[in-house]
Amino acid sequence: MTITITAFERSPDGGKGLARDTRVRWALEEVGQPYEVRLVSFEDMKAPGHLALHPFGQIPTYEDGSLSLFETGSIVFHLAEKHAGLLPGVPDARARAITWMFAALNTVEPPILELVTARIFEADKPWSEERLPLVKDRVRARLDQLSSRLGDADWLDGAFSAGDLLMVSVLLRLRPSGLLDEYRNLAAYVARGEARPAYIRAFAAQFAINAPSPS
Ligand SMILES: N[C@@H](CCC(=O)N[C@@H](CSCc1ccc([N+](=O)[O-])cc1)C(=O)NCC(=O)O)C(=O)O
Repeated sequence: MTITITAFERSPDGGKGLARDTRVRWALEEVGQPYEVRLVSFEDMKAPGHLALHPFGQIPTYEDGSLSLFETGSIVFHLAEKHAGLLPGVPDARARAITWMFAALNTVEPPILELVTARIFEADKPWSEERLPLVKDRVRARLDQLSSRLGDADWLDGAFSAGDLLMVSVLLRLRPSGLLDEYRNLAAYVARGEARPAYIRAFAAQFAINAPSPS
């Protein structure tokens, strides 16, 4: 059966790969699974057909035969369970890699999303100037801890895993803020993720759809 994912008809980021379909594309490329993409508009996402796949009217979704999933982390985990390449075979190492998947989405990403919200959606609020430094410091607190744990290792726990795929993807959301570059080892970690052939293919595929058309 053909795997089909959904993605923005036109991503607001203009092809920077920050929308979450890029994470699923990356995982599919890492495990060598071909896939098709159904592009959806904002209107499509709120229509009954899509809501049947995604109760919150978002992208990405994942369909493979009779199975349909939503939640990027869940889709990546499903692919990692089903195919080699994203989780170690040794049970303890596999469990630790899954821990890093949750850490990326549950511990590191929330303050980063708060910063994205503060910078993009709250910049015009009268209290924004007072709030932004507090939000940035909450992100720095997490990055300090992650940076200390990673040290100069290539990946978070031995070989590259789905935990790294999600952690690199989460840290990429930081790039527009400049905060990532305050941590030499985290910036290098993200660059290692971006240098992976699977990521390069995933990024190119979404860029082909979302790149700004030449004026
Ligand atoms: N928890 C869900 C969250 C999914 C989600 O946030 N989807 C977003 C797109 S990825 C988030 C995103 C959007 C835009 C950019 N950007 O830079 O332009 C980056 C990331 C969406 O569908 N938004 C439309 C809506 O909610 O109506 C998951 O991880 O799959």
